[in-house]
Amino acid sequence: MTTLLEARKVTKVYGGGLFRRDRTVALEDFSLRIEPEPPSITAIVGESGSGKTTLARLLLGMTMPTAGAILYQGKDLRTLSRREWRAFRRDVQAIFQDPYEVYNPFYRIDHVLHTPLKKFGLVKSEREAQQRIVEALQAVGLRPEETLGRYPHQLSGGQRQRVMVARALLVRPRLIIADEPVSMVDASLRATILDSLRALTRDFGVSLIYITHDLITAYQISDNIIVLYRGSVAEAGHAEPVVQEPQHPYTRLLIGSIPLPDPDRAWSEEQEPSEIGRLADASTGCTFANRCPYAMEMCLERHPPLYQTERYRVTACYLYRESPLLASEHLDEAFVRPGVAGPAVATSGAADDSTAGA
Ligand SMILES: Nc1ncnc2c1ncn2[C@@H]1O[C@H](COP(=O)(O)OP(=O)(O)OP(=O)(O)O)[C@@H](O)[C@H]1O
Repeated sequence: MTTLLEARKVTKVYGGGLFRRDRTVALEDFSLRIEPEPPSITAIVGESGSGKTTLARLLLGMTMPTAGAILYQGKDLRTLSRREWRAFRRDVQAIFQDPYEVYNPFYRIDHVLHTPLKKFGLVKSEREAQQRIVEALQAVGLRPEETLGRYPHQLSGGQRQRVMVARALLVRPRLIIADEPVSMVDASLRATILDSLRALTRDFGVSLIYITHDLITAYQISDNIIVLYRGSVAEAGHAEPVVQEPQHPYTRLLIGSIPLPDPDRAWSEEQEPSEIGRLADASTGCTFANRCPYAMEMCLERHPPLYQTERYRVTACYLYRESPLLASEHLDEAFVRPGVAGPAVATSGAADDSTAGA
């Protein structure tokens, strides 16, 4: 079974040459494989500037990596033929944070929805197109009669966002990459949209990469979570333990910033970095050291590798250096595969190398 989409040891650097000081490493040595079966939901979580949008753009072929490669069905995006590129465009759909940019203000909403159906030859008649569009709009909680015939500026930001989700549903892709797809809608609609995305995985076998700064929705919707910090994986694995018992000091901080009425939480606010952490300059050692209350000497020397702390999770932190290493390109070996392994085994304790990749 060929991997549907893969990021293989991808690094993206913006600005300057490799040796310039003004360059930004937006993503470093990142690997991820999305298999065609079983359909899965993977959340990429991180604060502003952690590299989430850069990753989405790379996976969609909108920008090319500085090092490493993005592969669609085993082939580097840079070498796809026209026909393969077309298949890629259909199989991998995007939903963006600010959908206004992707609308042409002179066309009615209908145009946005008809175009992919026509482009990919998905319907045989106008009547079938209309029916598919109505179903897709209803699936995201929009009333077709109040949406069709309107121009983009006549809809709210949240409505435009939902039209984008409906558009992605219409094409029936194999993977949707959704960058903050619910950032502009209120809580009740958020649940509707997340439900429709989840239904897509369940009913149509579409996988989802859900990119967000919001750990709670990531937890609600995903099988596995990747926590990014300044372009590197801080922690990853089965969503439940990552959120319920975070290991990396940065994940703990993210969880702590969620306003939950729990007086027992030890990390309700950002703690001061350790004495050693204060000395860190983030360009050589661990990128989180200058904010980390547990930073040690070794954290200033080299960015930590991934330690497989449990069967279904990895943490890039020297606090867990007793655990076995997992090479970054095998990150997904620490992922729960829906329908293959359940939560009961996911929190079972120390890593067992013999089962990795099962
Ligand atoms: N085109 C660009 N040119 C230069 N630097 C860039 C460019 N795009 C992103 N960056 C930088 O790369 C880093 C990662 O940015 P990115 O937009 O991927 O983060 P993000 O996690 O999506 O943030 P947000 O949640 O605010 O959208 C940031 O430091 C950003 O300033």
